[in-house]
Amino acid sequence: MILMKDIIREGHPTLRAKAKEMTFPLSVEDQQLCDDLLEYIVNSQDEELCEKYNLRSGIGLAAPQVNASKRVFALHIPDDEKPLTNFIAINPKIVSHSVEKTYISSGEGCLSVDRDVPGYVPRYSRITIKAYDKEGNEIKKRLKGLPAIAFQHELDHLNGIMFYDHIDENAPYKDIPGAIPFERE
Ligand SMILES: CC(C)(C)[C@H](NC(=O)Nc1cc(F)cc(F)c1)C(=O)N(CC(=O)NO)CC1CCCC1
Ligand SMILES: [Zn+2]
Repeated sequence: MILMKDIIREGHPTLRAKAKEMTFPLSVEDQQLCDDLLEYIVNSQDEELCEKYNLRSGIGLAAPQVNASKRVFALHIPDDEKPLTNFIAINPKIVSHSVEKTYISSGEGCLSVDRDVPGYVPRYSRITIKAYDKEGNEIKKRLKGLPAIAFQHELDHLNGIMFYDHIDENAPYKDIPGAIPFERE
């Protein structure tokens, strides 16, 4: 199982690399990688396991964050108006998106960043995505809200982009024209 020690932190070059596409059929180790990413996220949302293994609770994890420069990430967002659970996205793409933007009003964080970086991170409010599952079947989904934000955050990791790359450091809370904030409870 993935533990915090396996999650690389900012400064590690793999977080700035462009990850490689996965090929089908997946090798046994690639299948294991997909399962491990999802297992971490699900484990990290379990109070006991979180405590027992000292995990930082998360909703998404991308392969580069465990030093595997491959185009796959996992999302598990159970308590959402439209839950997105046990989701493994292989070779993911955004095929279309709203003009409208959103941002998490309290800003973003990252399992690979051990510090607070204040500021709004602009994201598309709604996206249509394409990805493949472990069996190589094509998945198409329309996402909004936190699932849409998280998908964009994880896709950035596959392209070596960190959330704070999107923050205007001279005006971190600059208004994002037309954007509708995502209010965390
Ligand atoms: C880094 C951490 C703060 C743990 C973050 N969790 C998170 O944002 N949870 C959250 C946000 C909400 F808006 C409402 C809510 F109910 C729970 C997270 O898992 N990630 C995953 C990560 O680092 N992937 O690489 C960062 C998030 C930033 C935007 C979405 C994912
Ligand atoms: Zn992250």
